[in-house]
Amino acid sequence: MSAFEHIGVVGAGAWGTALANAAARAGRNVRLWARNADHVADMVARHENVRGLPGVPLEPGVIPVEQLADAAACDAVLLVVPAQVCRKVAGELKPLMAHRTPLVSCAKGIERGTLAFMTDAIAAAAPEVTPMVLSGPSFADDVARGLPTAVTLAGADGGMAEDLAAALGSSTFRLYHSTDVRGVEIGGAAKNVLAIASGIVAGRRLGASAGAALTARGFAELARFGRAFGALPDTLTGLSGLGDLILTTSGPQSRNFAFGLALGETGKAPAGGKLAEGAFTASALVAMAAEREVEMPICAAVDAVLAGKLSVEGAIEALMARPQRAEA
Ligand SMILES: NC(=O)C1=CN([C@@H]2O[C@H](COP(=O)(O)OP(=O)(O)OC[C@H]3O[C@@H](n4cnc5c(N)ncnc54)[C@H](OP(=O)(O)O)[C@@H]3O)[C@@H](O)[C@H]2O)C=CC1
Ligand SMILES: O=C(CO)COP(=O)(O)O
Repeated sequence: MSAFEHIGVVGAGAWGTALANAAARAGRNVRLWARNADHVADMVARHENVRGLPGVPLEPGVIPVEQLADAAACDAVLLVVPAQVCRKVAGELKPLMAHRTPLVSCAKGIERGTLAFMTDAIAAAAPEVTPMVLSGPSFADDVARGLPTAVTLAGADGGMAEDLAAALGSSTFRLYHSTDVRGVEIGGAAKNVLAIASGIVAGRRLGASAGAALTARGFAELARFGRAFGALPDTLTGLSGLGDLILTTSGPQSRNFAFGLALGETGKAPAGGKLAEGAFTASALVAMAAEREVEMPICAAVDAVLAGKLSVEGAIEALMARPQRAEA
């Protein structure tokens, strides 16, 4: 029997629902928590999360719960809320979770203001839990439907990460394990900002060549940033780095790409709509890069456009006019 029989999923949006289904398919008992009682009642009644991920039935092993304590009492907890509220929700979980229980960050972003990575925000808010990170190329809809997907689960305790990866894995959801927590969380945060840039390129009809150049030079930025923060090379070229960058820069199924597409077409950042984490993370990423003197011109351009300091045209011109340099 696995040490991780019961899995709590905190956050019943698209990704939380997909991960709940994946864990249930792996044979786990899953408690899926949503903050709104009506939302929970609706999921129970329909066996579907119409609000979070419409069109995909909940697996029978997924039990929607109203009390945060019911999810927090599980053997491992997946934290699947937007990056900017992870610290707050981890603080709410703190008194409800047993010591050393894994609390797995499934969000992709960096906290604005504090410039904290997600596992650091979790560790600060709930020092007794074991922070981990799950990331990789995985659209919620694909995972929820049981299409083949591979991601990475990283924890400082490699044995615990390996055991939890085994408990969550199935014939359609494959988890690699790692101890490079920082590297895995950097890939997910940076690729969202770069996906916005790719969407802008598509929205401005700049062509497939420009799109490929952006992905390659974007990866150079992601890898430079990762190296400056101690990420391992294999992580940067792995699922959570290059893998997720390829996925999210390839088309509008990515919400970050779709956000950039609308920005490129209209010159204005779309208001409301689906969560595009890169729009929140861009300024934090660029500030952290500046602190360590890491050059990230594409990410800086996205940040400047979002802040209204640069037009899309101005950003493209500035990127193309950068001094000639050796490729690195
Ligand atoms: N969707 C995807 O394909 C993937 C997403 N991710 C990452 O997962 C994270 C979540 O994304 P996703 O699930 O898609 O986003 P959604 O917008 O679909 O869902 C977010 C969920 O978080 C809940 N929530 C928001 N604020 C709070 C809060 N203060 N307290 C408690 N719950 C809250 C929302 O509740 P309510 O509905 O009540 O507003 C909602 O259920 C993001 O960081 C994203 O980058 C990672 C991989 C794939
Ligand atoms: O992270 C994701 C896929 O790995 C989802 O990307 P979006 O948030 O851009 O849709």
